[in-house]
Amino acid sequence: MTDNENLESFDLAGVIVGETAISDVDGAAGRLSYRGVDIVDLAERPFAEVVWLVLFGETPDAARQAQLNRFLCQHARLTLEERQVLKLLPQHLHPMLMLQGMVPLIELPEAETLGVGLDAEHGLVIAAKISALIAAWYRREQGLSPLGGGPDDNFHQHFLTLLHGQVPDADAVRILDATQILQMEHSFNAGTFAGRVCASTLAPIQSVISASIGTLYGRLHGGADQAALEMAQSIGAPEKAAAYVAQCLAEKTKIMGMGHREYRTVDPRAKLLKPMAMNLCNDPDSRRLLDTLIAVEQACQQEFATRGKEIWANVEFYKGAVFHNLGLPTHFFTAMFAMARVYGYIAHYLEFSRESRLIRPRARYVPAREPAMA
Ligand SMILES: CC(=O)SCCNC(=O)CCNC(=O)[C@H](O)C(C)(C)COP(=O)(O)OP(=O)(O)OC[C@H]1O[C@@H](n2cnc3c(N)ncnc32)[C@H](O)[C@@H]1OP(=O)(O)O
Ligand SMILES: O=C([O-])CC(=O)C(=O)O
Repeated sequence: MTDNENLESFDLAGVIVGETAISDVDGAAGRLSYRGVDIVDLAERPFAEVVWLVLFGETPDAARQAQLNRFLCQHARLTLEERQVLKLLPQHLHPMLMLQGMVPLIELPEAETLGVGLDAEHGLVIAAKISALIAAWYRREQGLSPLGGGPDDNFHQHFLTLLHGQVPDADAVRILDATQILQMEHSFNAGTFAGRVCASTLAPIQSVISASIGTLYGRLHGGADQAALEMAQSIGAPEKAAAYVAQCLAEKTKIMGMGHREYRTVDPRAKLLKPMAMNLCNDPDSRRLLDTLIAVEQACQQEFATRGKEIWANVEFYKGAVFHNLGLPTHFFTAMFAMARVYGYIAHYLEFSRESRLIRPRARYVPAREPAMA
């Protein structure tokens, strides 16, 4: 227990609240590593390898990777009961609200088969089910039934098949692998920290993941991906970007996808996602979106420079342009983020549960000046 009675921070900025061996965010240098390996290297590795590394701190051999891919594909289907519950949900519920509500309802196995411990296995089942829930929700919006099968040797190939109803080309799978690897883990971000608070009460993993997903949804955190691309769509053209930025700053409105609590230079993930987006955005519509984003970034940096400050794009800024090219609608971007970040949540759950203590800060009581009710 901290014995400094006067310690105060309303937003915990810069306050160390725990230790982790899962990832390191070096905000000054603009570097991010998972288990000591730089994400620049990890972005090119097979997805299952990075999942295993993040979860268990070891590089898996080819047999383990194949086993994990099969496991995830096999669990990426919904039971009859899960489909029935899904059908009862309001038609226009945002995919993130659907996920937050559905995760605690997922049926989890009583025995393990992977030999990694029951909590880890439950986490992986939830991760697989999230992919099936996203695909089913996407198809429901189009009046289509969820699909049950597909190739089972590559998880993202399987997911894109469930989503679009046809086996994707190898490039699409590779792009999805890299994007999901880049957003898999990020130390004590708000969503992960919310999960740690939840886990500190000894709540089970499905409650923890649900709490994290609810926290990820907000526009200052994971929801900025949808908001950033919708911003570019509503600006409409690169020539209009400077006026938009000037107006936001005059009205003290945040520009989505810009700025970060930890990075004092460009977010290393944005640095990788921008050239990926540039390679992909070839048709006139996506090119205009991307050019608008680039113009917003430049205008933002120029405006901040006139105030003697710096601002940089974060992971959310160019990611949408990549997802847009994979045929994903904007309102599914944050759910895709959750589908990747869930491995980070599981890893933190496993790490934190080993030595958990109840997280419970303190508030200063400030009585209201007027009585709340007569
Ligand atoms: C996966 C992720 O969660 S990445 C982050 C995703 N979120 C976004 O992209 C939303 C837009 N960005 C933001 O709101 C912020 O940059 C945050 C919340 C991410 C980080 O914020 P903080 O560390 O709290 O910085 P804070 O909000 O105090 O900003 C510092 C200064 O920069 C300004 N600033 C920071 N980001 C932005 C922005 N995106 N647009 C305009 N001004 C900004 C603030 O207005 C503030 O100015 P001031 O000193 O004159 O008051
Ligand atoms: O760490 C943060 O505050 C936000 C972030 O970039 C992430 O969760 O990926």
